[in-house]
Amino acid sequence: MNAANPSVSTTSDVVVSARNLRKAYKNKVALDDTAFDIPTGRIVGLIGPNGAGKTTALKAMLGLIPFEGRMSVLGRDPRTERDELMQEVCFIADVAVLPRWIRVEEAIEFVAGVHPRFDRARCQRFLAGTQLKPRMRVRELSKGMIVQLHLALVMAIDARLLVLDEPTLGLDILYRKQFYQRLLEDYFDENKTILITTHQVEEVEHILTDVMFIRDGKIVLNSEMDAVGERFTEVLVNADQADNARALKPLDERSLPFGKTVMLFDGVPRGQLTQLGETRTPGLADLFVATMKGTYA
Ligand SMILES: Nc1ncnc2c1ncn2[C@@H]1O[C@H](COP(=O)(O)OP(=O)(O)OP(=O)(O)O)[C@@H](O)[C@H]1O
Repeated sequence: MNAANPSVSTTSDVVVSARNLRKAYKNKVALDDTAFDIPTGRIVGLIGPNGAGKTTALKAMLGLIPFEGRMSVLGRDPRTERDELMQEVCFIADVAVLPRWIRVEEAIEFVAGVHPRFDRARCQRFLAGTQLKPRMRVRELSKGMIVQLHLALVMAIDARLLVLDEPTLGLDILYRKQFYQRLLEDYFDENKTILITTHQVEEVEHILTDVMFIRDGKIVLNSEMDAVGERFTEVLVNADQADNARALKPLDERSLPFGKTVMLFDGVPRGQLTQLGETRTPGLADLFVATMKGTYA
């Protein structure tokens, strides 16, 4: 416990702890009295619709914007201890900025020179799976290749907290899959924590250990992925069971051909649902759509 921040968690097994977090822009409340903890050694997906407050939450953690409330990142307050924090945190913004004139090899030299935890060999391993060559200049690269370079540079930094804001925007599906696989196999270990925001939920769900849904500046679901599977069930309901199923108050339902309906239940024991039809654990995308219903109403 930290005397100045009585209720945020500053123990070493919690990487990020936020309480009463609030950020208001001129006409918009982007974070609305929200709270969450992110433990060490997790891969957390921060998922939300456009404008939900994801980037704002990340910027607050990284000390890039002023905000109200309490926040501890690796035991530090990002507003007053940003420089120290940046020694241990690595951040990939959704807009990768690299000077157009720089060569790939020069970019590597530059990061090696400024970052003590940069591992050149690891960076080169990441680049080996791309078409990037050491002598190429950024202005000769396609958009996706620039992102590949940026990711290789950042993933070669041994940081305790890696923050990825839409890391695979503009990348083709082959590279996206490879990137997430590498992130899991080559980067992640139990001492590191990765926080990812993305709209491509299906691509990350298999690597996440935890998920947070954010809506209108509030965390509306914060759960381990295993617990999601225990709490939520999707049922392919037969037509003759539809009324019985509705009586159990599904979170959402959608029709399929031949009179079948898929219903999503929260907290109803699976044993009770099997008599209504085939049951399965919902994908994160379906759970997200059900939870966010009415967002654009
Ligand atoms: N600099 C700013 N000035 C004014 N309003 C802002 C500013 N930055 C963000 N906002 C507003 O705050 C809200 C949250 O924005 P934020 O960028 O955090 O959303 P997001 O969840 O990252 O969205 P997206 O998925 O579209 O990237 C939005 O309504 C946005 O218009």
